[in-house]
Amino acid sequence: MNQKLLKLENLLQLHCICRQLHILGQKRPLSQWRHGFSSAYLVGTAQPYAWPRQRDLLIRTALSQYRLLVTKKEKRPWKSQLSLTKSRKEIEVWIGMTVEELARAMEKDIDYVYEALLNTAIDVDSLEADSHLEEVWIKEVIKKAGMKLKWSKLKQDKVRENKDAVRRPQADAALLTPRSPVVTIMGHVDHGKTTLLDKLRKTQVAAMEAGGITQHIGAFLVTMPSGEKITFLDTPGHAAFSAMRARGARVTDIIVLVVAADDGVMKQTVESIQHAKDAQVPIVLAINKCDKAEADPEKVKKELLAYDLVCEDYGGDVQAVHVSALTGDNLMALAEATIALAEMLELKADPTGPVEGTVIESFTDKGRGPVTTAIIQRGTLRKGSILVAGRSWAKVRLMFDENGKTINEAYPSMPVGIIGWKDLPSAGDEILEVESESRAREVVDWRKYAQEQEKNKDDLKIIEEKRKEHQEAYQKAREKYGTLHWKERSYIKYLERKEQKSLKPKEKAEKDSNVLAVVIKGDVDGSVEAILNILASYDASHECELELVHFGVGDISENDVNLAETFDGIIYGFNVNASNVIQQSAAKKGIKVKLHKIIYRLVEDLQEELSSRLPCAVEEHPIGKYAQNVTCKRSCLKCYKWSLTAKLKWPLCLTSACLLHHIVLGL
Ligand SMILES: Nc1nc2c(ncn2[C@@H]2O[C@H](COP(=O)(O)OP(=O)(O)OP(=O)(O)O)[C@@H](O)[C@H]2O)c(=O)[nH]1
Repeated sequence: MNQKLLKLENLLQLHCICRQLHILGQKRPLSQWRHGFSSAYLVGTAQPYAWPRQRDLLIRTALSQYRLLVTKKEKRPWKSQLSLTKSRKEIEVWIGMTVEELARAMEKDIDYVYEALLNTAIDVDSLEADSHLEEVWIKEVIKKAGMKLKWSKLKQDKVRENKDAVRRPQADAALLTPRSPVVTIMGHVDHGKTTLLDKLRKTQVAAMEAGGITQHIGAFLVTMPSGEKITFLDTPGHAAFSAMRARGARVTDIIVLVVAADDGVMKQTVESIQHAKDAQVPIVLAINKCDKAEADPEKVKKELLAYDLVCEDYGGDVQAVHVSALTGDNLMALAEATIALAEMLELKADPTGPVEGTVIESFTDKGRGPVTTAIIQRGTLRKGSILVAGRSWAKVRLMFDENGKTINEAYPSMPVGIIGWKDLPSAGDEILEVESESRAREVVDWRKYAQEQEKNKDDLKIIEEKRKEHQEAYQKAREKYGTLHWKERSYIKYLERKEQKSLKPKEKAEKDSNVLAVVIKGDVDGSVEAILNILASYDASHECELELVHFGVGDISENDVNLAETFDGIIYGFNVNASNVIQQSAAKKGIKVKLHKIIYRLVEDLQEELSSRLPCAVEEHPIGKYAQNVTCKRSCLKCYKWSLTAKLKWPLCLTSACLLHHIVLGL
């Protein structure tokens, strides 16, 4: 126990002294040397008054390191420490809670959480108060605290009530009135969809005798001589249809499938059929390009049988119309067939109450701001209505039809351009009328929040996956080293490091000239392990390689000296002796034997050795007519030598300046 206390004391001293050295800047610590205690260092200029606060952290960190030195059989002080605070308190936790939130939920301070996560696979240094904790670490902290956990839903679910706006329940049958069909044109590339739409639109313009400029708003109405109307969505192709469906928008009542009579059923024809089937939307077949000599409409119908699309001629229920989009031949027959199907479908809607609709297209107009085209599906839209769509809302300022004509009302199935949006909604977004602007803001606010929550969930999923990956890698590493004694583990790690280095022969060759080989001997396993842990954290190998050629427990032996001689290394001993014979032998061979009784002194000594091997970096700043201030990475003594050899005019003056520089600035 005394020995353990001694080690603890040593570690604490090591922390304190290293800290003080850092604070006072009397010694330039090897910047790349990030041993196990580096997390306790302040970065930059340390303030002396920060010390008492940091001391707790240092002591805790030292304690955690100390725990590493305790043998497995002994009871870890950590457990007993926390078990003092044990209670079966139930803590409500949620996925993605932060360190601070967890601490608050446990009624502990943040350091308690950090402490509980020490010696786990999580990098405690990288954790901030607002860092989100993964499930496994939340469980770990709660477990170590001896508390019970209770998962709540997402934290915010408790505090934020769902304020979304939703569609109304199905309308009473008595309120329903017939409405015109909404039709999408689909088919294979080049089979004539655009030409067909253009022709239908022109027919409409001609029918209106307006001769005005038609406006592309994503949909247009065709009025039949009988007065029946059809709304065509004028973005052909299944891409737009799929996009709408992906957003859950059920806008289309009928699909007009265009198949070129000279080409027959092609890949996208089949895809269109599949889309129609998936959405359970009936089809009217437009066999196009029938004006062409090579047109073979019967062949098309036969081919379609293979896809369960049976035309009326073949005993099925699919109406097929032979058309020519180019000449406009039979287009009215196609429209009539569509109307007939719509009648069979008994399309009805409730034109009363708050509006429900779907955004078909949206764009920003330079003068008018965000503009959307919508198909109204329920209610009647009027100027001044308050709408929400996606994460935007509007007070309807202006409404217009596909001819750019201002309208005052829009009924179900009518395409309408809407102006007055605060932001641009997306095609497929559901439009809902709400009672007030404040309600619209509330809905939009909630949707933004809900989206953020979704994003957080997705992020957490990714984090969780990454965590699992790391955990697996960590477990593998543990399995690899787990059953090994620390000596074997250290040796394997050493070999691995060596192997890795040898992969880069060019770099290795460069480094060979700058290697510090060391033999480490300690009084007990624990002290050697502690030193090796510190050595393992050395990561300035690119400047000077640290090569551990041998380590072990016991006094310095002849074998150690021989090894050091072979590798041109230095022997470090902690709490061990080197007999006179050994010392003489080492001296004869020119081997340094450095014995220490305090670990931090040993580490410091090692740092100095490494520092002295670093390449010299010289900065020159003229400070007078003759004198120069010279700083270098090496010790002051080296600077002094350097300044002499540099044959500067005021070497002694320079040396003092340099020394002063080192002492004051800690360089
Ligand atoms: N002879 C003849 N040519 C037609 C007919 N319909 C379309 N075309 C021609 O076929 C070509 C393709 O027509 P589009 O309307 O662009 O075909 P689409 O299906 O919209 O093509 P994508 O937009 O690329 O999918 C054009 O050169 C049209 O002039 C038709 O009824 N008869």
